[in-house]
Amino acid sequence: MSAMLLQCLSHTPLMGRLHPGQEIESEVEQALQRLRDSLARFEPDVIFLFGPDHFNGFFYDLMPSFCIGTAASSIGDYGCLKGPLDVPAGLAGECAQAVLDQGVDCAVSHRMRVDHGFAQPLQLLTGALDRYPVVPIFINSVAPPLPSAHRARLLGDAVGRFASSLDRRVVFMASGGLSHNPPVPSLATAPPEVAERLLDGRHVTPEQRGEREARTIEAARQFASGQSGLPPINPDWDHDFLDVLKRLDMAALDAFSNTEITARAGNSGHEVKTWIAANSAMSAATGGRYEVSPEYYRAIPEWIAGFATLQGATCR
Ligand SMILES: O=C(O)CCc1cccc(O)c1O
Ligand SMILES: [Fe+2]
Repeated sequence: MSAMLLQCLSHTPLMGRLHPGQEIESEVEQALQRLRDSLARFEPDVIFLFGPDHFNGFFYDLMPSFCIGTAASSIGDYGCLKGPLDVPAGLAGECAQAVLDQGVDCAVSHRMRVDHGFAQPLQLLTGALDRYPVVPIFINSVAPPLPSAHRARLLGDAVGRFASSLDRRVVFMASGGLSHNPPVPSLATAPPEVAERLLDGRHVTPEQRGEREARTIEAARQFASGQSGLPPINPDWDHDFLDVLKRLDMAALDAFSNTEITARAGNSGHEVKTWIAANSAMSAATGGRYEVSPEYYRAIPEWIAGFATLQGATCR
């Protein structure tokens, strides 16, 4: 019998660098500990991890909406762990074929580069990049034109159907969101040297990477002190979104338009499509027989994050 577990969490490279205060940090730590505990108890055979990228692994010279990695390596940005993930190549390839067979045209990478979007959840929840076999599934969440929430749901649905055929202990994990607006450059407005890095930033120097990270940290400092042009975190929208997931309302997920997500959840709010895909995978894999508990939410400006965790398990 297959067994399924759903775990979703925000990521933020500002964790550990800017400090929202002891109370909030220990709240977050407890929320993460609950995820860690249930993951360890579950003893997964494989994790299907839906994550975004931030112009570290995917660039405008060839930007897919979705991509499954049959091999993947973390670049180690923002001090995250660097090195290979334990990707089961055969299984990842079969997953890609199954997704294509179900009508979702997803790309494949045999050498996927991932950033903190994939590395941080693995590090936070398992202490390593290679503790468990992981199938990394990229969803373009920052580089317009973006895939729709509807397509992210169909991607998740296809992955869930594939996973349910495996007779294994499967985790659907999502890394991203909720509403947030860190400073991410846009190709339309970037000066030439920044545009070049969006087109192909695979060979930036450590100094260039350091400058970029320092800029994000400075932006977060200003955002937290209220002196920033960045749009605020939107707890109302975040709570509505979590509510839809709690109700298992897949049709409501389809109705989120990209215009609405940008306007209400911010430019990086599109990372919620990782949550949409993972929840949809859980729904498909369990035939809708699962329960969702949104376990933690707080708007944390120091981390530029509507920071949330959610778990789902099959009904007994
Ligand atoms: O380096 C970047 O491009 C953005 C870093 C970043 C900051 C806050 C929240 C996030 O989700 C995130 O990814
Ligand atoms: Fe992000």
